[in-house]
Amino acid sequence: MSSVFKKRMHVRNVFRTPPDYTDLAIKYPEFRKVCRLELNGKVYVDYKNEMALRALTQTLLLEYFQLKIEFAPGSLVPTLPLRLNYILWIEDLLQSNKDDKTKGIDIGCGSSCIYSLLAAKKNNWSMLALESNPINLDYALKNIERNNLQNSVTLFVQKRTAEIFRDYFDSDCGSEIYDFCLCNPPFYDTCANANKTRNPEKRPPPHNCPTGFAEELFCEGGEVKFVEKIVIESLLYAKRIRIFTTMLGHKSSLSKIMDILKEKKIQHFCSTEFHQGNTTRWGIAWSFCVEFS
Ligand SMILES: C[S@@+](CC[C@H](N)C(=O)[O-])C[C@H]1O[C@@H](n2cnc3c(N)ncnc32)[C@H](O)[C@@H]1O
Repeated sequence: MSSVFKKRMHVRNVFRTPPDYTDLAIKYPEFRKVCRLELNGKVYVDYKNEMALRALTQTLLLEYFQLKIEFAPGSLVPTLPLRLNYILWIEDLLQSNKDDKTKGIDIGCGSSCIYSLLAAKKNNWSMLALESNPINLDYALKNIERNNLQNSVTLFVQKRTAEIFRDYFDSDCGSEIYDFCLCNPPFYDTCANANKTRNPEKRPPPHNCPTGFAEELFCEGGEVKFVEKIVIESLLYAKRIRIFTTMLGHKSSLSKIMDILKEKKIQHFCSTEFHQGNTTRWGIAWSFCVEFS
């Protein structure tokens, strides 16, 4: 079995027990089409093949969460164990016994709308999904409807990409308090070389083929600038969202974001690592009302 499903995932991540590809290939004809049967009788999935990666994610979403998801052609194919690690970390941060439904905001939900749909289906959370790309919006809406989750996931068309919450809160007449926000920002700086591997000699190459279109992968200033916008707007909406979180694709971004938080005199923050095979991502959370243990 590939190391994509290796240990060190979140303790409650179901993928710590690797899925049986043979069983899945027997059960799902679409997945079977992208599998290869090795001479030793094992079923093999080529993670470097985008079609295979797409079919694998769709199959795992269906098998484990009964979610039917279509991705816009050429768009980011989310890896499920990593997305799940992030949701599980948010569960840990929330740790509340409040009676009313947990409410979250998904910044840049993508064509799959994966975080919002997972959160709604797995945890019965109510999600507001923000997205700016018209193709992703179209697919995200269909994915919400396809899974009959219109009562739990609301899609908001983000018209001004330079902004994060402002568009929504300006148009919102209510005073709803959200428990958290999450984000998988575009990692790369439009001006930098995206394919440049950091520490190429030390780091093993990623298992998966790179997927995603420009708007999903790049923005001006990369993830640090994107998350800086979230931090700045969090000062404005400190009372509307209890815990602000984001994922980071580069280790070097973590200290930069911590410096920004300190500069803005935000005292309560914490961070974590998400692991999936050779891929590591980082999570950072901050709050104006919650102290992290
Ligand atoms: C890296 S993709 C993440 C997609 C999905 N959440 C996932 O994890 O697979 C980032 C997404 O953010 C969207 N985006 C970029 N700027 C945005 C903004 N200001 N507000 C809302 N969405 C934005 C992009 O169109 C893209 O779909």
